[in-house]
Amino acid sequence: MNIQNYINGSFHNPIQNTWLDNYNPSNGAVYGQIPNSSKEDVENAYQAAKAAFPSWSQTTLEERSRILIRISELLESNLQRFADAESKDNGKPISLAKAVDIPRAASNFRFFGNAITQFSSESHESVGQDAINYTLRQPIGVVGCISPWNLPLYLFTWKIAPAIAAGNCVVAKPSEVTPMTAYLLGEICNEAGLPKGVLNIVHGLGGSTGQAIVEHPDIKAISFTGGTATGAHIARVAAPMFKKLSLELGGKNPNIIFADCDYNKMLDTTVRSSFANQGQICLCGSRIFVEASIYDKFKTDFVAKVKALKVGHPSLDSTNIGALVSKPHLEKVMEYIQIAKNENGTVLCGGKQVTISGYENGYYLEPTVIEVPTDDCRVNQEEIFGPVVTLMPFTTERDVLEMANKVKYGLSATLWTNNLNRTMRMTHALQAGIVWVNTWMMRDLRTPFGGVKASGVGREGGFEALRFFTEAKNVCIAYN
Ligand SMILES: NC(=O)C1=CN([C@@H]2O[C@H](COP(=O)(O)OP(=O)(O)OC[C@H]3O[C@@H](n4cnc5c(N)ncnc54)[C@H](O)[C@@H]3O)[C@@H](O)[C@H]2O)C=CC1
Ligand SMILES: O=C(O)/C=C/C=C(\O)C(=O)O
Repeated sequence: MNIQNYINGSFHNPIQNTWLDNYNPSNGAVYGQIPNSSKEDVENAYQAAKAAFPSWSQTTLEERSRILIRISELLESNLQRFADAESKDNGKPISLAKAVDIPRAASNFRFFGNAITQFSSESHESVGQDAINYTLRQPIGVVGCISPWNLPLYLFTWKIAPAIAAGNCVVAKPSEVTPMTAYLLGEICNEAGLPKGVLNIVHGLGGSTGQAIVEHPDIKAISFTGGTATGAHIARVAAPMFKKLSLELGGKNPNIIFADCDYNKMLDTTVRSSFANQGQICLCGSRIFVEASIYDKFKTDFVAKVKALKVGHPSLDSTNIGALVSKPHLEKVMEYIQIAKNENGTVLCGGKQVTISGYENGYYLEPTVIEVPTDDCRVNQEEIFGPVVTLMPFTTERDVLEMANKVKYGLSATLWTNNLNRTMRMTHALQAGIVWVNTWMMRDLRTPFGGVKASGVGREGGFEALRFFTEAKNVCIAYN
């Protein structure tokens, strides 16, 4: 199936008529083509957004809210269609797309449709100076949203929904690896009555289409989720133009397990935090540190549970681990398994590509657990972003904290303990934007979401996102 750009409320081929192949990771076959959009396509999208802005930015909050909630409802009523499309494009189990990705995309629209009606700004009375200050929160204008392939519609809408709720118009680009559900979203937006030009979706490669969005002098803010190297590049391009930037980048998140935790809950959740979505979530706990007194027991129990995970075709209900997103990505992850071996890591389970009868060219990999001799090896320091976790024992709180923080990333951390004082000490000291205690990936969309260090700058979520997508203007009125 071929897809098109969504510009000014209608669907268009790319101006230069150049196309990219779109692959189905479950069987390695090309199943359609997507626009390889040029600067001119991005310019057209920008012009449509610019033309829509005066009216959209003046549309009442109630009307914006109504349209966003309508989009949410339409996503819900098209759940199966969107879940099937997401799974085919990305390789993830349909069951996961149906339970997580598409419901969350719908929640993003519903959440920001409601949030915008509650968003308010501050006022400050300058007592003794006969003056009052109030702060306007005005939409920025045309903004750019660029999203990755791991949670395609989930993350695409996590940016678009607050951007348009706040009164901006958007030029958005999904990953060229997983463009399908973003394409389908265009139809839903029209059906929901989103005015033409408020959302424009251009497809294409990061280095050309994405770069054209970032370089555009009049696209005033960029919200990006993806790899740290790409984020650094975007920051270099955008900084001289003083664009507002929100960068949600990679992670190498510690999962720290103390002996006093609720063991069974920890074990089940750790399987999930390691391998959900084939380990392709920036929040996955890819470095597992276990207190020495329960290390051997954990190792045995964890490996047994991981071995029981079923790698299979994404359409089967029995599948726990679907296909990785692309051949290059599979190769990258497998290279890391080789690096681990070279670094004297022990592969406790997994490590091999899986061939599924009838889908021999699909990108399947066994969930892999590697026991590492030291925390500073490459597999423990670099983001792999696949179904691979490392395992190491620790003896003291101080040691594990040092290892947890000794990576360039700082996105999330998970802590398993029932000791309140330790929880307080550790949560304060962990270098991360998000810390989960005795849980993982429990999301409340009102909370600030983002990382420190090489995991990015800025926060998404709740009013943080609405603040990002607005400019604060203070007005000071003197009276007497
Ligand atoms: N959520 C996350 O934290 C993600 C992390 N990654 C990490 O990054 C690694 C590389 O994956 P990629 O697919 O290459 O991610 P990427 O960072 O290149 O892609 C993310 C998005 O950025 C766009 N993009 C790429 N170059 C751009 C540029 N110069 N200007 C504007 N937009 C650009 C892409 O087209 C895509 O839409 C992965 O192996 C993984 O380690 C990848 C995807 C998501
Ligand atoms: O739940 C969220 O808001 C985000 C989840 C995951 C990512 O941002 C990611 O994997 O990049």
